[in-house]
This record gives sequence, structure tokens and C-alpha cells, in this order.
Amino acid sequence: MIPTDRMAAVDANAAALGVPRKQLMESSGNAVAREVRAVAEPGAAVALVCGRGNNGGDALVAARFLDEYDVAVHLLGRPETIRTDIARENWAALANTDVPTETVTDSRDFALAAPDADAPDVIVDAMLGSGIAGGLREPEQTAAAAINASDATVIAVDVPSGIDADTGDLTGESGSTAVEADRVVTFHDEKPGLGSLDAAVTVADIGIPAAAERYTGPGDLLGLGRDPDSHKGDNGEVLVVGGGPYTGAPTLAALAALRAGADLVRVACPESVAGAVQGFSPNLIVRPLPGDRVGSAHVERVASLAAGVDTVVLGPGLGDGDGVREFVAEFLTAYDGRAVVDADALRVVPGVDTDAELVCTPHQGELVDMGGETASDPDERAELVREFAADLGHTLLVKGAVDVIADGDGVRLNRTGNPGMTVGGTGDVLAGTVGALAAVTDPFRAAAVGAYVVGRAGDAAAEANGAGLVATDLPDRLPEAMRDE
Ligand SMILES: NC(=O)C1=CN([C@@H]2O[C@H](COP(=O)(O)OP(=O)(O)OC[C@H]3O[C@@H](n4cnc5c(N)ncnc54)[C@H](O)[C@@H]3O)[C@@H](O)[C@H]2O)[C@@H](O)CC1
Ligand SMILES: [K+]
Repeated sequence: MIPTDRMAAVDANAAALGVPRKQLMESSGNAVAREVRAVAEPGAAVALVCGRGNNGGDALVAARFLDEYDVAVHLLGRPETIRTDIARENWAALANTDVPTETVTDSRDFALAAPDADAPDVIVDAMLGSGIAGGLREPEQTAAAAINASDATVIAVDVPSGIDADTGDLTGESGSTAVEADRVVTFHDEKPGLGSLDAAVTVADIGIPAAAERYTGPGDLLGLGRDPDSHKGDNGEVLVVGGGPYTGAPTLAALAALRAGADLVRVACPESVAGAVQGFSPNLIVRPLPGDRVGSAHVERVASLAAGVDTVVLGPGLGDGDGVREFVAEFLTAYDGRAVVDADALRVVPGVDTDAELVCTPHQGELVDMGGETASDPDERAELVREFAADLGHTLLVKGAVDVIADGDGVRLNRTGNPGMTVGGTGDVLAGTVGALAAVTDPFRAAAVGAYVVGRAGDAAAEANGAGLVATDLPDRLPEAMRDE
């Protein structure tokens, strides 16, 4: 089962892997033609009713696979207004052939067959698919009514036009028109809303490589961009809790969170290091905690700071000195928001009873310290991480040459990044990045996207600096790494 937004991500990831959208459209069209052959003998009249997006494009391809039928293609709208290059190219390919095509610009002119021709035996509804917004407009609405009134077998491409593939509900107001399909041929995987329809659903394999789903890719970034109308605070506020023996770690995490899109980042750290943290960047807001180590005495203060933000990044540079574990345990017990837990704070997580939603970011060694298991076979390792995440009830991002991201439900792998990133501090950059992302999306996606973009930033830094990569190279490269292309 794959929801529409995830399908769009997987589609973009497939393109990045070298299987472009036009190739998928060819397979989709072929699958639509197979469905036609399953319901009608050669020679039957087939009307393909096409919209101007890629849903229509799928049927424009299908027309080329249906030579043995009496095919008629209806394009709803002018060819110049076809919305995608690949659909337009497939229209042009048809226009050069003998397939009868007709364009409908006025709903009053819409007819499924010419007055002297036979009514169609099969209608392919390729008006609208996953790109639909709102109820059917004209001429789609008139066309849908005509399709519903006909006696033909109706095959919907991807989803019946006027139906939301994620919910199975009408996209328009209650009582609005949608195509009533006998059959639906959908692509790659089932869609959540199709099961509730009174139609036979076929899922067609269109050659999307499994890696497009299994590995992170540029598609995972789709829809994460900032809303241009957003206000300060809408893109997330992050509190980094760290420092003591180390100053660089909380600073790197905080700078990364800012570069990954957070509006406001505060650092709560022992006052002994507050000046040094602040000295790194005037963009950071520092909240000093009395003393030179965090401890139980600071729980109340940190909890009140945490109450005002979207996510907490807990751990960078805390060390494992006296009182640190107690602080982490007491804070997490009381906290019920979202947090990224890294470094020395990790080992506390398995023993703590918390309502917080955590993303834990261990490397292999830290995973084992937490009680998790690892394996050399990547598939086995992924499954072990998924099981451990399910046991913990939290999201895990286990760092390695291939990162494993898992919660109880799913696993994603990330293979961006390079050996140069084993230098100190890159983990802090990752924790801060995931912290910023977890303020605007769910923990699993935040972890997957965080691993992907930090690896990408590291790859860009390695290209520029070769073996001399240092963690401070990474935050400034995050904005570029977060572009969805
Ligand atoms: N990964 C994918 O996303 C895949 C997509 N494929 C096909 O591509 C389709 C999605 O294509 P598109 O994203 O181009 O979208 P559609 O073809 O569903 O819609 C295209 C356009 O229709 C217009 N429109 C929106 N709402 C409307 C309404 N209520 N009334 C009238 N017009 C309206 C909009 O201008 C929109 O851009 C899928 O349903 C599927 O058929 C498949 O070929 C396989 C893979
Ligand atoms: K459709």
C-alpha cells in the first residue's frame, strides 16, 4: 500500500536511479492495454478519454498498444495545453499515426462516439489521477457523466477520475460526479483508497526498481520546502542540550539545525562553555546552565526551555561524567515532545519510561551499547534495527557506510556520504539536522531525509576538499543538499 505523496517520491527516486518518468509511462500504458485485452476481444470499440496530465499520458501510450482494436482517443482540452512534456510527446507520437484522435474544448461537444458510429465496448478513464484537486471541472464532469451513462466496461487508469486515491472519497463535494469504474489498473502498489471502491483493482508492475523505495533519494525531499508565506517560528524551533566536556558538538548540532531550516535554535549548555558556544556564531542563542556539567539540578530549567520548542536535540558533547545519565533519564521521563537523542545520552534510552517521540542516532557501537544487535549482511542488519526500533518504540537512525533508518513499521537505507565523514563532529551535524527536520515532518522521514542530506553535504565537501573534510564544512552545504533535484 502506497499513499500518493510517497508514490511521487518513489517516482522521483526512480528517475534519479536512471529510470525516468517517460519509461514508467510506457509501462503504465502497456499495462492499461493489457487490461483492455482482458475484457474485450480484438475488434471491439475502445474509447480512451484522456486528460492533459500524466494520467492522460498513460492512455495516450496505451492507444499505441491497441492496434487490433477500434480505438478512438478523446483529449479533453487543446493539445498545446497538455501539462507535461512526456504526455505532450506521447500525444505527438499518436498524431503521427493512424489512431483517430479528437480534442474536446467545449463540454457540449463531448460524445463518446460519433453519431453514426458504434457505442464503445470499453471506455478507458484517463482524465485525472493523482494530480486531481477538488471536484471535476468541465469538460471532465460532462465526460464523467457520459461514461457513467454508457453500457461499456469502464477501466480507470490509476484511480477513477473524481476519486481521491488515498481515501476513496470524492475529491469534490458530496454528491459531485466521479467516474464509476468497473476496473481500476493502478501502478506499482495498491493505493489506500481503492479497496473501498466497487471495482476490481489490478496492480501493475511498471518497472520501478525496489531500490527507489528502499533507499533514500531526492524524491524524499519533495514537499519539504519552506512555505514562502511562512512566518518566523513556522519552520521550527529547536533546543540543543549538550556541551560540558566538549563545546564543538552542541555548536555543530545547532548550526546544522539552522542551516537545515529551523527558524530559531537555542543551546542549553553548562555556563563553563556558554561563551565558547556563543563565540562560534552570533546566530545562536545560548541558555547557560550553572556549573560545568549538566545534572539533575538542571532538569526543571531544561524542561521549561523544551516546552517552548518543536524538538530537542539531546546529547551532543554532554560526555558521560557524574550526573549526566541521571539528568538525561529524569528529563526524558518528564518530557513528552519530540527529541533527537545522540552520543552519551543514547545508552539511557532503553531503560527510561517516556512519552516522548524519540529519534535515536547511534553508530554501530552505540547501538550495541543500547542493547541492539548488528550484522554484516545489510538486509539482516536492517531487519535487526527494525525489530529493535519496534522494541524501543522509537525511531532509530543507525549510522554506517549504509545508514539504516527504522521504526516499528518501516525501514529505509541511506547510502549518501563517504569515508571522509568518519571525522569527529559529523554525527553532531546529523543530530542537529534531524532535529530541525523533525520539527516539520514525522520522525521517520526526518531521520531518513537527515541522513540523506548530511551525506550529500559530505559528498559535496569531499569533492571540494578531498581527504581534508572537517565537520564544520557540512552545515553551510546543507541548503544546497536539501534541494529536491
Ligand atoms: N509515480 C507516479 O506518480 C506515476 C504516475 N503515473 C500517472 O500519472 C498520474 C498523475 O499525473 P499528474 O501528476 O500529471 O496528474 P493528473 O494527470 O492526475 O492531473 C493533471 C492536471 O489536471 C488538472 N486538474 C486538477 N484537478 C482537476 C479537476 N478537479 N478538474 C479538472 N482538471 C483538474 C491539473 O491542472 C493537473 O495538473 C497518475 O495518476 C498516473 O496515472 C503513472 O504513469 C505511474 C507512476
Ligand atoms: K483516471
